[in-house]
Amino acid sequence: MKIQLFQIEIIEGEVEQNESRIKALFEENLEADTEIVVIPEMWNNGYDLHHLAEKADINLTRSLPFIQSLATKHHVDIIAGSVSNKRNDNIYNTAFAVSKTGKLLYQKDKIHLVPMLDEHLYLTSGDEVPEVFEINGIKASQIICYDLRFPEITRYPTSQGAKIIFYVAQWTTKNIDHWRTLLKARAIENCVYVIACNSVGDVNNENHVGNTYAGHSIVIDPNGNIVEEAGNQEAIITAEIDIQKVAKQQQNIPIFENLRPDVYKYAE
Ligand SMILES: NC(=O)CCC(=O)C(=O)O
Repeated sequence: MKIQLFQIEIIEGEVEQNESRIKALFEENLEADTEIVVIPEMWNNGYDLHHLAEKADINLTRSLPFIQSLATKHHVDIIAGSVSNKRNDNIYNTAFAVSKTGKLLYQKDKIHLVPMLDEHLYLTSGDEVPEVFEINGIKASQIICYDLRFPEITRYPTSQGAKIIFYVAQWTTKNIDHWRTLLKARAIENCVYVIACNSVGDVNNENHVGNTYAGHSIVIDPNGNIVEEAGNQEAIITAEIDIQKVAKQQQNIPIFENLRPDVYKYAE
């Protein structure tokens, strides 16, 4: 199965420009037999946090039809990253996915808001764990950036049978080693495919001058091997994955048969 990741710079606060860019990538770079396309976190406004009160989408009324039109026109499933999204007077970082026929397959808000980008000062956190949904006939789930640091967030959908975990991100260069290491760990500890799409470009937040978004979008197989990886510039990754590898790896290392939730605890 062929998957493409669009690793792009998100222009902060410029929804129309970001939409035009994404639309052009589908027109010009989508390969004929690609089944799933993945785009990064917060692709509508980026981290233009000061202006999200006016600029965030409202209940996906703009972003969803935009992505649905791309999915149906190009007949491809889309892991639609995430967008700033207002609901009931709160602004969330909302991930969603759409099928080739334009059906909304999944929608969830980011749970842990990233203090290193001041996200927690402007957005409201979600309180529902990512669940499994089916995309192109495969059980999968979708997780947003900083939520990668909390292994429980990935464990729930993988313990429910997800074979691919998609991560959508605007992860920064300062912690690029964490990005690669944690993604590899999530693939290995769950014996699943990890497919992670990041952005590139400057962090235009006055408290974080000089930092950049790291790129290094990556596809990792259930044994922790890197299938494809981008550098730190705009790029399109095209990867072939063999979903049978998940069952084989889970037979070789039967993590889910050996789980002991009766023993696991947190300190109070
Ligand atoms: N957008 C994010 O959640 C960034 C997370 C990040 O860079 C990190 O180091 O964690």
